[in-house]
Amino acid sequence: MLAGDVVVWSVPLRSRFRGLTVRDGVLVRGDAGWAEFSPFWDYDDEESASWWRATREAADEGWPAPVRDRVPVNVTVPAVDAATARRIVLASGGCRTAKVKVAEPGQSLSDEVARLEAVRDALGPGGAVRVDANAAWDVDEAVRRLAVLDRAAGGLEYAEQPVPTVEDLAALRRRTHVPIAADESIRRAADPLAVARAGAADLVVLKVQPLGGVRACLELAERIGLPVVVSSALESSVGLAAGVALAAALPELPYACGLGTGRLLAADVTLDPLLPVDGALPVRAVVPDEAALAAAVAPDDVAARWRERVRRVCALPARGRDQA
Ligand SMILES: O=C(O)CCC(=O)C1=CC=C[C@@H](O)[C@@H]1C(=O)O
Ligand SMILES: [Mg+2]
Repeated sequence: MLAGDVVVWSVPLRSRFRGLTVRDGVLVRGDAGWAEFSPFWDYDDEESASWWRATREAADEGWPAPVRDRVPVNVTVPAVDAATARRIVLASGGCRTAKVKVAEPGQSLSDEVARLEAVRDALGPGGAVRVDANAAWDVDEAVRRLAVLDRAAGGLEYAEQPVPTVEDLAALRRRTHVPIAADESIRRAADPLAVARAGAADLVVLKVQPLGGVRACLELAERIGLPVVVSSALESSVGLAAGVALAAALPELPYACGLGTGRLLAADVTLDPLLPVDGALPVRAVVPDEAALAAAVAPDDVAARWRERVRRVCALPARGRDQA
């Protein structure tokens, strides 16, 4: 299975996340090592071009030297019931920070309150709790909901992308004491610097694949000038290693990163996955192995879709790729 330089993987998620029950992608081997290409299927070819640049960086160049050898991470709690949330936190590998998904369609504020109370209870008073609403609220709703969720969590460390636009984030920030993190306003924005110019966030979330690689993120971090949380795009351990490389190379890393998502996958492409130990990930290379891929290799139709997608994204004119 590893004979070729391209492997397509597909694994179930332990809980539904971002509307997904399965995660899939491509692994590519280059001179510098194994790399991942795994844009979500709702990203079109143009938008996937920056993901491909990150893949080529990992495969062909590798990453800048680390300035630390471990990266503290948060446990990611999907929009699950309170008992499951508690179990996820207790089985997180010692994470002292939890990121809790909120604003899930079909759920109520009381579902969220119960989830946050359970997470706080499982973490104890010394832990940090943050929420991610994936741009679901308007400003008034966010002001109301954050007040309730802040109480339920025993204090929120921050709220990630509670509202959709840079203007909304800036307006909300003036009306809540909960610190604001920008995610979609960076990774899906034409101008990721607008957040900083508008004073719209206290910190930013950077993801290696959507933003075009580790070096592109380091440069962006410097230009934005706000604290950075590196998060995953729900990759296999090969893709997570790129996030870890970014987090390891940032001059400052004041917050736990959202790179503990290996546990959300029911299988991985290596028998030695990047999972938190004592609340942190080690900074190291990841190599897929045959034995793990036996459980993670994609069925033929999925593999064919990915090969076709890679072909299309590679065929985009360079200018189109740069603009994506
Ligand atoms: O930040 C984390 O704890 C995990 C990563 C995470 O939440 C996400 C990964 C991939 C897609 C996104 O919808 C989601 C996010 O919004 O941050
Ligand atoms: Mg987010």
